[in-house]
Amino acid sequence: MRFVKGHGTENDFVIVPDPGGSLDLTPAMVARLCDRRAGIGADGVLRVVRTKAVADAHAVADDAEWFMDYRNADGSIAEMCGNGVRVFARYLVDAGLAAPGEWNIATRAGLRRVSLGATGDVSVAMGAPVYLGTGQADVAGRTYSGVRVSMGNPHLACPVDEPVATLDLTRAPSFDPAVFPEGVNVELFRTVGDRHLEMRVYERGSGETRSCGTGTVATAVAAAIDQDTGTIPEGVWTVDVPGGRLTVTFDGVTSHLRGPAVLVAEGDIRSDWL
Ligand SMILES: N[C@@H](CCC[C@H](N)C(=O)O)C(=O)O
Repeated sequence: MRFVKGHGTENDFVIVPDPGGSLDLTPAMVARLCDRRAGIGADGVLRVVRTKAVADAHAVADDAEWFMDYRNADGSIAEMCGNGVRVFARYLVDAGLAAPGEWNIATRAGLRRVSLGATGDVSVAMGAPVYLGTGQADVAGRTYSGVRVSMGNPHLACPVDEPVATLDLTRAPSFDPAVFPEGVNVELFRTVGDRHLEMRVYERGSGETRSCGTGTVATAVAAAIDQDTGTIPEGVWTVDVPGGRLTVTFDGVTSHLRGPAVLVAEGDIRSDWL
């Protein structure tokens, strides 16, 4: 089985091309691939499959040729991955499966429109964030309050006063399962300048990662939103994460995420190992 390894601001992925949809990618296989000592190592897996080969995605086959089957490192399925979809797009162009330009990728959260050249940054229209009110989570013995946002997947973005590098994110957050029945990705962020944030994240299904695209947009939402009206003013936000820098733009209709997407290696996965 072929694979490509890539990352977006150090949120890293094993990319598995499966155009015909013949691969039965089990949770155990995903966890083995993502194992950083015994496997290739990654925050998640991106299976690259034609929409026509995916029963659930047939309906959108005219609008998107490719479906991003995203899995977290523990083998669980997530609806969306903002860095993943950017790396997925870079892979398609690099492999000659799509031309540079603007086109849709199908995800479990719906279509996402990417924009990219032959090299360089990748932008994606992430959809209108859904503001769900406030919420809380406990992380390493501290309670953090923040804003609940759906980016297709669930987030809780919490402002803090101290530099995020000083925070303890070694343990999984705990939260009220009645508020977050599907689990939640927890972002802790601090304002460091005018529309400029720094953020760390503990991802559902992957642990602390060095970046999270959906979490980056959710964080900018939490910083920008008027909580009384649910309005997100138009504007451009810079979000620094441990793995680099991402830009979020709100245009009054949707949100856009822009940043690097890099392919670093490719090879064969031994079938006798997997
Ligand atoms: N790193 C991703 C998000 C991946 C999914 C997330 N862990 C979840 O379970 O919702 C991103 O860049 O958005």
